Amino acid sequence: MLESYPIYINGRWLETENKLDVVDKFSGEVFARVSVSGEAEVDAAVSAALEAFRQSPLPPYRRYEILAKGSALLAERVDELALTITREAGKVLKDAKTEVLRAAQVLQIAAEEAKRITGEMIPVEAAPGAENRLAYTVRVPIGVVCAISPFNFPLNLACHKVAPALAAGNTVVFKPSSATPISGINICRILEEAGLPPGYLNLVVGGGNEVGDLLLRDERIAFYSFTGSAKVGKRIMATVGLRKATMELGSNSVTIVHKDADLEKAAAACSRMPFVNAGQVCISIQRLLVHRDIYERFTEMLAAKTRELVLGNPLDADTDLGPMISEAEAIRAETWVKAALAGGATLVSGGKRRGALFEPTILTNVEPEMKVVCEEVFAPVVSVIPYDDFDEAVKMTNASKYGLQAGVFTSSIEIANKAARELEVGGVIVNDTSVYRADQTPYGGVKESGNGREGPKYAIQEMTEPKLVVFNLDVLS
Ligand SMILES: NC(=O)C1=CN([C@@H]2O[C@H](COP(=O)(O)OP(=O)(O)OC[C@H]3O[C@@H](n4cnc5c(N)ncnc54)[C@H](O)[C@@H]3O)[C@@H](O)[C@H]2O)C=CC1
Ligand SMILES: O=C(O)[C@H](O)CS(=O)(=O)O
Repeated sequence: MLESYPIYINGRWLETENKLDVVDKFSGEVFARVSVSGEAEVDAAVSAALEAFRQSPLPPYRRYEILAKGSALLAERVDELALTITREAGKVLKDAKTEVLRAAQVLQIAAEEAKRITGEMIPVEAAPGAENRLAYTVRVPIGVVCAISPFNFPLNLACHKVAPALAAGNTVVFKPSSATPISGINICRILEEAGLPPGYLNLVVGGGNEVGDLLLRDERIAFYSFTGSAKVGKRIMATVGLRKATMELGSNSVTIVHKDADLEKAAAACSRMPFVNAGQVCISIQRLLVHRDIYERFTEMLAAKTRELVLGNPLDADTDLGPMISEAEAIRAETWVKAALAGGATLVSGGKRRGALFEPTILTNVEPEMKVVCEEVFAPVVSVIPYDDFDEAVKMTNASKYGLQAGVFTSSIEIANKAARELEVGGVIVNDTSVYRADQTPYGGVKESGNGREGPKYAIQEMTEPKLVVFNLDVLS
């Protein structure tokens, strides 16, 4: 008997006629069925969120208590929540556990931020004629937030949207990826158990073109918090008009290894990070730029370490990377690698596919116009590219249409500073890879990597409006 999961609207768990199968991404077995939302359910979810927002805003201390309790519940249930992530997303169990613990952190940080939302004093009296005025801003919640999340971090990226939205005093309609809906359902269950009253968080499930589109067209929604592909991000921006949105989109991130770097440390990090979650991480190292003086040696070190990685069942303790989200996605990655090889690239390791399992793959002799270089590969594939001087590495990084994060390994403060100043990305990580992220940091990109920032403190800024208040003290006195 398959486990059946309902949707969640106005504090009620609802079964619908239409069901979605959830597949174990390693075995291919259908292990659960989830109710799909139609037009009526989307309408009811938005109505419930709007009603809760207008009728009974939660005071900050209650938001704190609920999110902090939610954080504790996540941490207590790490094993069961991680198992769900492994089954529905194919992520190796040890990384799935890390994801759950990070999600607990996100809720805790958001809880703390709920108590610190402030406006500012405005020195209006500095303007001639305004000597007897007093002005300040208060940050007010924006209204109903629509959270739309991708498959690759189904719990943590959902928490990065839902937790700051609630912390800011908003209410939420949440649509998880259809490939990984159960982690989204789990976060609703946990927040309900933590004391979140009906209507504040509502969950709808369904395809992007159906349920997603209904959400985009509902004018009662004030804000869209989206993580996913640039293609869908552009569509959202084109549809929502003047309403606000943050877009966390894709990338073909660079990590640079300069000639003065600690090569052992750089090789250890760069041999694992392009392959975490089978490369399905938006800040994954896709282009590894290596100074020509150390290029051959570094590529050999990288290849030797990469060959030690274990590809297989994500439930096994010694597996380093599991399946991609679907066989279709693995076939797409394989096609891109084959096209690069046909165009003159060299296969250093990997390259083979078995179903949705794709070997950790290193390419050299690639060209800028190859898809594995200029598009987001979102697969366990890294291209190692030589450069002669650091300016060239900066130029290659900035030639991308994306700009999410970049890493640079160097022992030179001058090079590190140049990277920090000149790389056109949302974050520069010195002596670590582009994949570094701590959940309290501002996180987001430039160019086609999106707009706005996540990280609870920064997401709360995005999801609140500064309302100006001016007192004319002449009249009051
Ligand atoms: N910058 C960041 O923080 C991150 C970005 N990503 C990006 O996400 C992508 C991979 O995730 P996917 O789930 O395949 O992305 P996707 O863009 O296909 O889907 C993301 C979400 O959007 C929904 N959606 C699809 N079409 C829609 C529409 N017309 N209207 C409204 N919603 C719609 C999907 O159902 C899903 O919930 C990659 O491009 C990756 O780089 C992933 C994680 C983090
Ligand atoms: O880069 C991504 O895909 C996500 O932002 C990963 S993480 O922040 O959850 O590590």
